[in-house]
Parts: sequence; C-alpha cells; structure tokens
Amino acid sequence: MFSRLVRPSVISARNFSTSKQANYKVAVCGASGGIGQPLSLLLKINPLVSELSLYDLVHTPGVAADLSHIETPAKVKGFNGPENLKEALKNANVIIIPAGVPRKPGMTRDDLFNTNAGIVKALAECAAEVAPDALIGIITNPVNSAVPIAAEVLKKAGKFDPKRVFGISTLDIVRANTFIAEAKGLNPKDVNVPVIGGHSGVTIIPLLSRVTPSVSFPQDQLEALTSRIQEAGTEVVKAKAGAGSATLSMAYAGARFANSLLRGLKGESNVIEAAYVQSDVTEAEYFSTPLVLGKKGLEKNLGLGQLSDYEQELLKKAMPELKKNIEAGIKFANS
Ligand SMILES: NC(=O)c1ccc[n+]([C@@H]2O[C@H](COP(=O)([O-])OP(=O)(O)OC[C@H]3O[C@@H](n4cnc5c(N)ncnc54)[C@H](O)[C@@H]3O)[C@@H](O)[C@H]2O)c1
Ligand SMILES: O=C(O)C[C@H](O)C(=O)O
Repeated sequence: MFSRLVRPSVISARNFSTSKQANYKVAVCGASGGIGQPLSLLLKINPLVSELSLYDLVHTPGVAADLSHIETPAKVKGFNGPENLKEALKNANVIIIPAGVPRKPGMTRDDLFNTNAGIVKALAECAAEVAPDALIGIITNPVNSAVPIAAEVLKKAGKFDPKRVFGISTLDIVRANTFIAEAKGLNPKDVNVPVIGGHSGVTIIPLLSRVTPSVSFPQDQLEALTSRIQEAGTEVVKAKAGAGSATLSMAYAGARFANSLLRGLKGESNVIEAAYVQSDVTEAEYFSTPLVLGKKGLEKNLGLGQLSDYEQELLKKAMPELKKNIEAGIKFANS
C-alpha cells in the first residue's frame, strides 16, 4: 500500500485489508505545525498505526479531536506542553519529529540551527528516558546536524542504537522521482532515483546514472536537474514568500518513511528506503544511503554503489559541508 504512499486506496482507508493491521504507537512531535498536521492525518489512515500520539507546545487538543473523528481504528491523543511530553512518547514504537521553525526566503537551513538544535536535544532526552526502543525519524532542519545531536544525547543516556535513529531525507527522493518523470514523460510511480548524502544544497547527491528505469541526459540537462533537486526546498521557500517551507510534500514523504519503518517492524521483507544515519560508507560520520529496514530498524546499509565521474565530483563537493554540519551538531550536544 504505502510503499509509494498515496494510491487511491489510501484515501478510502476503510478498504484496507485487515491482514495489514498491526499495533504500533506512533508519536508525532510538532504535530500542530505545517508538516505535523497533514503528516498526522496520513498516519491516522495508516492501518499499521493503532495509537497516534500528538505532541506540540500548542493546539494538540484541537488537532487530536479533529483527527479522532476519522473512521479508522487508530486512537488519537493530544499532548500539549513539555509537562506532557513523557506521556506522549512513553512506549512509542516510532517517533517522528517535525518540531521547530522553518526557513524564510534568504535563509539557509543552517540558520535554523540556533532555534531547532535545542528542540531536538530536549525531545531526544525524553525519548531516551521513556521510549528507548523507539525508532526515531527526524524531519527538523538542519537535518545534517539534528541527527548527530539526537545521537549524542542518546549516547550520553546510554541508549544510542545507530539502527534506530534516522534523518528523513525521503523528500529529496520524492522530488527527484517527480522531476525525472516529468523530464522523460514517465509516470512518477514507476521512477526510482537514488539520492544520497545529506539534506541541504550541495550535500544532496542525486544519482541520475542509476535511475530505474534507466534514463540518460546530455551533460547540461544533467547538471540543471541535479541543481533543481538540490535546491528544490529553496524553490518552495521562495514560492511561499515568507509563509514557511515545504509542508504538504514533506508530510507525504514523512508518512512514506514512517510507513516503511512500520513495515520493517512488522517483519515485511525487502523494505528499502534511504535515510541519513550513522554510517561508515564515506568519511562523513552520518550519511544517507539506501537501507534495508527490519524488525529492529536499520537492518542493512546498501552503501554507495557505483557512482559516475560526475557523481564522484558531487560527493567530493558535499563532504566538507556535511562534515562541518555533523561537527556542529556533535559540539552542540556536548556543550
Ligand atoms: N527533512 C525535510 O526534508 C524537511 C522538509 C520540510 C521542512 N523541514 C523542517 O521541518 C520543521 C518544521 O517545519 P513546519 O513547516 O512544520 O514548521 P511549523 O512552524 O509550521 O511547525 C512547527 C511546529 O513545531 C512546534 N514546536 C516548536 N517548538 C517545539 C517543541 N519544543 N516541542 C514540540 N513542538 C514544537 C510548533 O509549535 C509548530 O506547531 C522545520 O525545521 C523545517 O525546516 C524538513
Ligand atoms: O527547504 C527547507 O527549508 C525545508 C526542507 O528542508 C525542504 O527540503 O523542503
């Protein structure tokens, strides 16, 4: 169903086969926000979710009441404010974090660090205490630094398992699939573009030499498409003109990733999804590559695979920025 998330069956959730149902508690931190609300909606209609826990500083009672009227089995509860965070996260199987401020035109994702780093740190501290076995998916920017922050916090608490902490880079893949399908007149649901690296500008590395179905482009078009994928977030920030960044496409991407985590937990085989995780495939300590997901989270890192000369160059350009972002996250968490 959700492997490419929205097919018509998703809209008519009552038609879901009951054999797909399972009992997982999913918590969304930042559930009242631009991403949090549509993401929570998509999770409410996912048959693998039995309990949906909505945490934010504001508005969760209203969002929870609204979603709770949808005719699907998932029980929805809203939790407002830090005093209710523990209850919200307690025994969660999956925690998805879109809490924090988004960009305005002219800002980089790094400009969000000062505000968002502390938010991710506090949420990870609580997860370490009350949901140490949860799979944690981080949407909050800058993702390149936010994941190392969460990892360091969990390490300090003695609860870090690199198989359970993920930076959600799915939107880069969703966009790449869409743009390549448009360029070649294909149905996007049939297109798979591997995107590796991190989640900002030059650290986003689309592997257009490895698209399925196989496609090729003259060098100028290859460079233009690569650059559009790398700057797609900024394209949305500019179009929203001060009203934030991507929310709806991110909710879709976040729901697709959460669904892959849940399918893995449930024991489905061959669940493959890329994410930004602790990694030894390059000299960067965190890196996004395709992963096999399973009952304990990350089961196998599928690595870089073969890169073209152009992609090798992109990787070389990404590395200094990525390492700097990772270092900043580690330093913050330990300061
Ligand atoms: N990974 C990606 O691909 C990707 C894509 C889009 C956006 N983002 C990032 O996601 C984040 C959220 O974006 P948005 O558009 O939903 O923003 P938003 O401002 O609409 O929503 C953020 C929500 O977080 C809540 N929040 C703030 N501090 C909190 C805290 N301490 N605990 C819990 N909740 C808290 C706010 O109350 C708000 O409801 C931003 O950092 C944005 O850059 C990432
Ligand atoms: O661009 C942003 O600031 C939000 C997000 O990272 C995106 O890629 O849309």
